[in-house]
Amino acid sequence: MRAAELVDAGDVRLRDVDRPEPASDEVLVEITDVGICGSDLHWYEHGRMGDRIVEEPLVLGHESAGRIAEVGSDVEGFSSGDRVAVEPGVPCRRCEYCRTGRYNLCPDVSFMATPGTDGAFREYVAWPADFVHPLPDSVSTRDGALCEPISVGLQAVDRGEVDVGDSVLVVGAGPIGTLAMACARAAGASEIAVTDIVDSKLERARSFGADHAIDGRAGDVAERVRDHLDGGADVVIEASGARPAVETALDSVARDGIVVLVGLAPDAEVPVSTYDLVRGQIDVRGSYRFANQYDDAIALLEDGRIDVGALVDFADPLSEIGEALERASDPAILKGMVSVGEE
Ligand SMILES: NC(=O)c1ccc[n+]([C@@H]2O[C@H](COP(=O)([O-])OP(=O)(O)OC[C@H]3O[C@@H](n4cnc5c(N)ncnc54)[C@H](O)[C@@H]3O)[C@@H](O)[C@H]2O)c1
Ligand SMILES: C[C@@H](O)[C@H](N)C(=O)O
Repeated sequence: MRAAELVDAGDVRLRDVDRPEPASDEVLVEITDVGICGSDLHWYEHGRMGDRIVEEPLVLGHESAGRIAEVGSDVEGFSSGDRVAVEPGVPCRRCEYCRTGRYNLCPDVSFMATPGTDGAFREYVAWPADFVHPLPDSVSTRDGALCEPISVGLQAVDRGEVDVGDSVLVVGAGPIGTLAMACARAAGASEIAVTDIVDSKLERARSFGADHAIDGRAGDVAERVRDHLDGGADVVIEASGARPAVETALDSVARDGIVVLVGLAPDAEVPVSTYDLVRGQIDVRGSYRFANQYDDAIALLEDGRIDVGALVDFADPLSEIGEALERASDPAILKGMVSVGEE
């Protein structure tokens, strides 16, 4: 089968490799669609993430869906041809976090497209059947692949305890911020503001349903948030990882509000006034990946409550993976995808 392997920074090669055999508890998925995530671009551009370095060829891509091609001997409930979304992180299932349903925090998780665990820019993936989710007829595999970033949005909204009538500020209108916004709306948020520093992202946020799209380059964002959202946002979801954006998030929350940090910024240390946090009774929380969110993501797609297709700017074939990764690096692109098997 063909697999796109990252061999060095900026160097991804299409190679013929052995097709995997599913273990008894696995299914073999013929991959059809894979989203390109910012972390794929980071690995591609730098060949490393913090202290994790790509030393062996690594297949990128962790937002994937496809069709069942083979079923392991102990697996029940799947048949060849079933269309499925593949959840990319398989935890140990034994630790305290796994046993209490918080498997996103498992220290021994194998997560696709990180050193040691190949991702989905390849024709077939053998994957544990309990981390593979059937798609209803009305949900395409292209949309199903994007259950992954939707799940990140759902986790953020859960962490923010977004409820009916809440006002929400989303900082950063990339795919994660945009989907977090859609998930917040689905959870009942009544008024949503979004801020970004790229015009096209602000326009896309508006067309995706933001009530207020605030240009982060033009003056005091927090003040404008307070004007629009009656004194501040009940919940702020930071989805950029940029230092000034984190400051905006902390400054824009209403009293008794919750700030959810989703953006990953290894070097974004920001000064925090603990005095303001205490007096405002503010919760600041991290939100990491997702746990048990895929079923809800699929339900939102099935109900038509998230038009995830509107996020997608292009879908290139696997044979053009290098060009696809380059195209996706353009800041105006919201979501690029790779179609596997369609040449
Ligand atoms: N916590 C998690 O589990 C998790 C999962 C996926 C992604 N992430 C992280 O979430 C962040 C968002 O992911 P993405 O794929 O949407 O990234 P992205 O880079 O596509 O989007 C980030 C957006 O933030 C905007 N931005 C930059 N500086 C800003 C500022 N000062 N004010 C307002 N907006 C600003 C950018 O213009 C861009 O539109 C990244 O840091 C990513 O690493 C975290
Ligand atoms: C969760 C996933 O989308 C994220 N990019 C990560 O690697 O953690």
